[in-house]
Amino acid sequence: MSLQQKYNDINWLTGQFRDSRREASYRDSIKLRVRHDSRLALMLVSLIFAMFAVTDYNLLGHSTDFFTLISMRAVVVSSCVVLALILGRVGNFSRKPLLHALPLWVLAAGIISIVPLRPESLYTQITAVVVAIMAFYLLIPSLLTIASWASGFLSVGFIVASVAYAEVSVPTATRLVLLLIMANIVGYCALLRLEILQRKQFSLLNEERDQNLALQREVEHRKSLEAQLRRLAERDTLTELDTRSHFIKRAEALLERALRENTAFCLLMIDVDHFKQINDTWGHTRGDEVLKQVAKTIRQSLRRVDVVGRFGGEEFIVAMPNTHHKEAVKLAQRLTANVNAIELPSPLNQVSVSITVGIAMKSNERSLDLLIQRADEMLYKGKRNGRNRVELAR
Ligand SMILES: Nc1nc2c(ncn2[C@@H]2O[C@H](COP(=O)(O)OP(=O)(O)OP(=O)(O)O)[C@@H](O)[C@H]2O)c(=O)[nH]1
Repeated sequence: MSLQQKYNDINWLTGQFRDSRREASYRDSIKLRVRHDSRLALMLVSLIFAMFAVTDYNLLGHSTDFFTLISMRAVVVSSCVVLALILGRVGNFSRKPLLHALPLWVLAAGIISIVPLRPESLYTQITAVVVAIMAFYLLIPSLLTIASWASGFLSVGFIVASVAYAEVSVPTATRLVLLLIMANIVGYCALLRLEILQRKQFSLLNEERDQNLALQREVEHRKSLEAQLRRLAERDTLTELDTRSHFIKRAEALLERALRENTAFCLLMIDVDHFKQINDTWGHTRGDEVLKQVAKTIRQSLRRVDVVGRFGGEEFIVAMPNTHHKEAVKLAQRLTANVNAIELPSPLNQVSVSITVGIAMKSNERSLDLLIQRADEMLYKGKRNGRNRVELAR
């Protein structure tokens, strides 16, 4: 038996989950309904019990017996109504089983006590007892154990009272015992079946809810993986700038818009000077530190509208929408100055970092590939001309 099956296992005799935590959670789930239904059923049963006062009057008239009987009915009915009201407010089925049992015992005691008061109407009372047993099992929502104890008390009490006060013969008493045993068996089996079915339904609903939850968690996990993958595809892990492919996508959109709206557009290719030397002297890890600092300086030196990407290795690329070549040159010069001013932490503080920038503008080339090619040519022109400078394509 798997753990789940063990958890959902139901006792075939009591109709309850064998696992006490499972049973408690089931009862907790039905507490509102049980409270409401118990209150309603108790009120109804009390009303019917009270209505029998009419038959009492028909039989006994204005007699002392009638007043004794009516007083007893009033006590039973008012106790049941009070208990029904208390149940409606505080009767948590799982925590107060005794409170749920009490109205049944009061009703049973009331029914039994009619026998000594009206022994002549025993046969009508037998019918009432059978109906009451059925009501205990099927109408008043309670636990099978509570219902069966109360019905047992009613049956035994009624038989004892019948023998003691109605002077029934042995064969009649035997028939009565058999009849009440039968009523109890029918009621018990019906409620047992109901309890088991309800718990099975509860287990199925819970299983479905658990599966839905697991599915929801899986969907969320996949979504977060997707977001992670997207971030990885779009963000360069070392510099946190756009990756080359993501940059191209964004730059193409910007260029397209600039062409459509006939606005200025410039492209910058940036390369760190003598970076191989930095790597060779300080090692790759420190070289990475320098790249990170340069990338951060580039990002901070530019405007929010400019799109910056890592083109590869120690090469960066910038798309500048709405930017004329003069402005682009000014921005690039500010950039080189800011990179020159980078203060690296010890021991890299002896390294002086510089970049060379090549600029191409939309008016010369109208496709991103050609703009990149042109800016690259300007970059290598800048390298040839001594590095740490800006070259603009004319
Ligand atoms: N630390 C580090 N080094 C890198 C990375 N990508 C590329 N490089 C190194 O960058 C160096 C680029 O060297 P070169 O292309 O010869 O250029 P350079 O030394 O910068 O010389 P110029 O560009 O001519 O000024 C190579 O040594 C690459 O190994 C990286 O992600 N981290």
